[in-house]
Amino acid sequence: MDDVTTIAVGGERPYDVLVGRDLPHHLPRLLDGAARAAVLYAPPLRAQAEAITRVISEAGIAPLAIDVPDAEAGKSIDVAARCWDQLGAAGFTRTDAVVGVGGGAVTDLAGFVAACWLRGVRWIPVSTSLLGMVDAAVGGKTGVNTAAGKNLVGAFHPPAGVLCDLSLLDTLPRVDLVAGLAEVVKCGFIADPAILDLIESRTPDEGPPDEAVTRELVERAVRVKADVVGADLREGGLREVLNYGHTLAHAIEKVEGYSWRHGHAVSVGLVYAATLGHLAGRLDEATAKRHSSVLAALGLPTAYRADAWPDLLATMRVDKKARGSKLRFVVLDGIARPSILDGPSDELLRAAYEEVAA
Ligand SMILES: NC(=O)c1ccc[n+]([C@@H]2O[C@H](COP(=O)([O-])OP(=O)(O)OC[C@H]3O[C@@H](n4cnc5c(N)ncnc54)[C@H](O)[C@@H]3O)[C@@H](O)[C@H]2O)c1
Ligand SMILES: O=C(O)C(=O)C[C@@H](O)[C@H](O)[C@H](O)COP(=O)(O)O
Ligand SMILES: [Zn+2]
Repeated sequence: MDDVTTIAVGGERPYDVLVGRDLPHHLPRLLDGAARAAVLYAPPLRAQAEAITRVISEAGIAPLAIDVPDAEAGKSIDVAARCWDQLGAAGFTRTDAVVGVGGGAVTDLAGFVAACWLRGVRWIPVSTSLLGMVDAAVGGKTGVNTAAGKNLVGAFHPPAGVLCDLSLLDTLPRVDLVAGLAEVVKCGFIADPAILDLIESRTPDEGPPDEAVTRELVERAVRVKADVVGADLREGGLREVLNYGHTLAHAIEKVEGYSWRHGHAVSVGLVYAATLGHLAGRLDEATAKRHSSVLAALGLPTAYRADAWPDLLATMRVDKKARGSKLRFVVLDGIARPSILDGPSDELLRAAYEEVAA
């Protein structure tokens, strides 16, 4: 019997997240009724995508392999348009489906392609990165970047199911595994402090967590996300907590021309948000400092260029949580007590940046 953990995501279109090893044989069930399935993948995941394509084909579903540029280069409206051209040429109908095989960038793109094709067809992320498994593949936020910033065009379009196949992590570069831990740490601070205890119980020279620890971290983080998105798919309120650390993170990514990994930017953004919460009188100093200590111990960055502040502030103004000319930040009132800081002054924002300015 498979050793698979099933985590249910509720809401108007419920689905399951499966966590385990060697999961592709679950795809035919999720694709039941489809005559065709597009498989979007980036070149580093070609072999894994070919394996998925074979499973789909053996189930009697016609696969359409579509290779897209790797990482953030794939998250563009031009790439999405090329995918739609291929779906059109292959005659994709509303019962057909899209499968995204890759990290968060490819699954964000695949979900967006599916959300817009015929105004919404079924899609399934087969997540291959730690960050994708714990975050991007779950929750139905899909989208692409624009010239003005990160994820500025997109749709809420929940998947039919999510495969978090831990065997795929065997080839994930260590730097990307560590980057994914930033989102896991985020979940620890906003909702599940046992995650922080588990990470802190390990010494830095133990290196990245082994598979058993990784699996526990994945399952805990997915449960945090599933609870939130099951209650608030469209970010009417509660879901904003998942954006902890992201206001600055997305600005760093844009200023860097998307050459920084999302997880690295989130790491700096978490330290910034913690400091902001502390300076605003919401968060105690020890908990704020715990952010930089746990992230640095994992080998994640906690600082960014001091001279970038004007560009970062300008970019943060198009953050999706902003309302009119007011910036809004997720901060903590304590561990697992996220809340909103509405309209902080430019002086406070600048003062918090001193903590991360290198
Ligand atoms: N939709 C959401 O809710 C959500 C949540 C978090 C992050 N995101 C998005 O996810 C993206 C970041 O995801 P990411 O960290 O996975 O980055 P990524 O998708 O860019 O992948 C990072 C690198 O790892 C490679 N890779 C992935 N899996 C691999 C494997 N098994 N073996 C070898 N190489 C592998 C990729 O090809 C890429 O080069 C960002 O665009 C971010 O905005 C979305
Ligand atoms: O799922 C969410 O909601 C999140 O905010 C999770 C984030 O980790 C993720 O990076 C997300 O893509 C950011 O969303 P955005 O709405 O700020 O683009
Ligand atoms: Zn994120």
